[in-house]
Amino acid sequence: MTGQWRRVLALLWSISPRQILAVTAASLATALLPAAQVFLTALTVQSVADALTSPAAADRGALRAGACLAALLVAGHLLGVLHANQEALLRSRLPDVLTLRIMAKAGRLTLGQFEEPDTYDNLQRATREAAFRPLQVFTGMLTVVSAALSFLAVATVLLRESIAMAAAICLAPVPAALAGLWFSRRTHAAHHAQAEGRRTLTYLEHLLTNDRTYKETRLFNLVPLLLDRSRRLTDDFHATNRRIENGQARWTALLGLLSTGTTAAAVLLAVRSALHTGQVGALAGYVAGVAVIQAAVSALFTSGVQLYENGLFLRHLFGFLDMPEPAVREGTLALPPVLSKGIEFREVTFTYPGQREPVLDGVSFTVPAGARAALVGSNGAGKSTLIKLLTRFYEPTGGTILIDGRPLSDYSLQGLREGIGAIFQDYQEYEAPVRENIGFGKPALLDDDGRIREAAHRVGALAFLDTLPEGIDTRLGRWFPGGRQLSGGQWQKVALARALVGEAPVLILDEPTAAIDAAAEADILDVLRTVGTGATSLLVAHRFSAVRTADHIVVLDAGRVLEQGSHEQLMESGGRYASLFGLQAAGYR
Ligand SMILES: Nc1ncnc2c1ncn2[C@@H]1O[C@H](COP(=O)(O)OP(=O)(O)OP(=O)(O)O)[C@@H](O)[C@H]1O
Repeated sequence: MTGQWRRVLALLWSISPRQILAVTAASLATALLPAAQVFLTALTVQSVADALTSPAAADRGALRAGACLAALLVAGHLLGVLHANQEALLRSRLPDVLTLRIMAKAGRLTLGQFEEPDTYDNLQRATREAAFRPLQVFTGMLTVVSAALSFLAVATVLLRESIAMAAAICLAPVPAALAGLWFSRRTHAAHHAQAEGRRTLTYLEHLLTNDRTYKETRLFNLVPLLLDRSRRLTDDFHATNRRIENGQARWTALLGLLSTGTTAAAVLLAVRSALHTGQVGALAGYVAGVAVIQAAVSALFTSGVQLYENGLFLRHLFGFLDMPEPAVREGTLALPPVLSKGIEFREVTFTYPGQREPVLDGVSFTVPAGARAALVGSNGAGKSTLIKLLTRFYEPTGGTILIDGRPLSDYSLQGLREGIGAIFQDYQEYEAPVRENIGFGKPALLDDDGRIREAAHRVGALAFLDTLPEGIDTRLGRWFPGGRQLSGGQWQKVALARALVGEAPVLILDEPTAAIDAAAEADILDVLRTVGTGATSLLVAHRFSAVRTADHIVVLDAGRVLEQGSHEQLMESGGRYASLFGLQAAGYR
């Protein structure tokens, strides 16, 4: 636990040492004010009482004490403003800094980690906690230290009166504080148990609040169903939280009576003593002091409990930031501008983490340099998985993938990925200008209008992009004001331009023309045929119109290579390819 508190301090210190010092100094100085106030209250009241009986002697003293008390109030006010201001600055900055760290961490995780449900739980909890927990821990620490300081300072002023009573006042809140600790653990355990439900709720919320899910959810009348599921989840959360909160309130009320009863008794004793001695100043100081001590002790315990609870929750944030980042074995090579030998899959076997059955089993084939290979096979045959291995999002469990005769691990990850242009099945539609939608394929070209327009031209997108009000600087999508929405096929052309803009030596085209009209598809296939830069390409497609012109076709079935060769060779051999081709061709007749 203390390790987490240290990390919070280090984190805040890294954001702004000045603000941390200012908040700490203001807190500690404020903590010393009550002792001075108690002392001056006693002095002022006694001086006034003395002045009433013998005015000449005590008038000046009473005024001086009153002036000091007033100065103390002004100091308290100014320290309060300074404290609030510096804390507000920290509060506004901290969530952003943490969000950036969470984003940076997420950027270093592997695809495998992202495909684990636990990662989403951790990510969601971390994001939720980042906004406020660390600052609460810091202010909690300050409150504990300040309350202890206040308590000690006031106690030294008051202890003279009655040690036994001071001890009783201090110990009375302990039972309520212990109950608080117990309920903190229950709250934390309940939140932990709700993690999956909360994730489901986030997903349901996403389904109802997203333009991409609008059509299906409304057409299939899913709104009442999704709302009902969400309501049942939130009712469950609420019932659990209510049980805990009400239990805590009952115990706090009961055990809190101990401490308020003790304070009341202390005040009554002090009144009785003043009646005997006539020391009204001491009585005033005592009453003020008892109130301060009780507030300090209860702040000490309440903040201690909150500190403990926040510490439990902080584990989620630091747990996510500490997630292991599996080291990828990488070399130093970069892909050359044009391959000389090509790509070879040699006896590649792969099983997804946590699964038992391999999805690829001894896959071997070669794409010679500059050739266009096509992967075909039924849904789930393993085509996209092969691409995830080529891009090193996963590592094969057996066999090797070679580019230009060298295993992928001889290349640096960056060097390899910079050498691959790709359009994936689930390509992104960036809510950003056309320039970025295409330029993201090679960020170094973001300002190169010529290359961006050339890529758009090659995929037949330039004509419609030129009709946009600000040309390639027009924002696409509907999330931001002024954004232009494209049709599905237009978005796919833009994604294809993104794959081509870097003129990478390796080109991956996973269903690149699925949403594109027949005339445009023919044009694009022509472009892909004459990519011209000598790229070695791997095409995944279900439409044989796209496949038949490939130099080499690999037919996958349940993770194995069933047959391979050119279109003509495969048609001649009369195997699976020929029969599938026949089926599709029949559909057009
Ligand atoms: N992240 C994953 N974890 C576990 N299994 C997976 C994962 N991704 C895919 N699979 C499984 O691996 C197999 C191959 O999937 P893959 O996506 O490679 O097929 P595909 O040939 O590209 O299919 P499609 O033509 O439908 O795109 C399928 O059985 C699929 O269920």
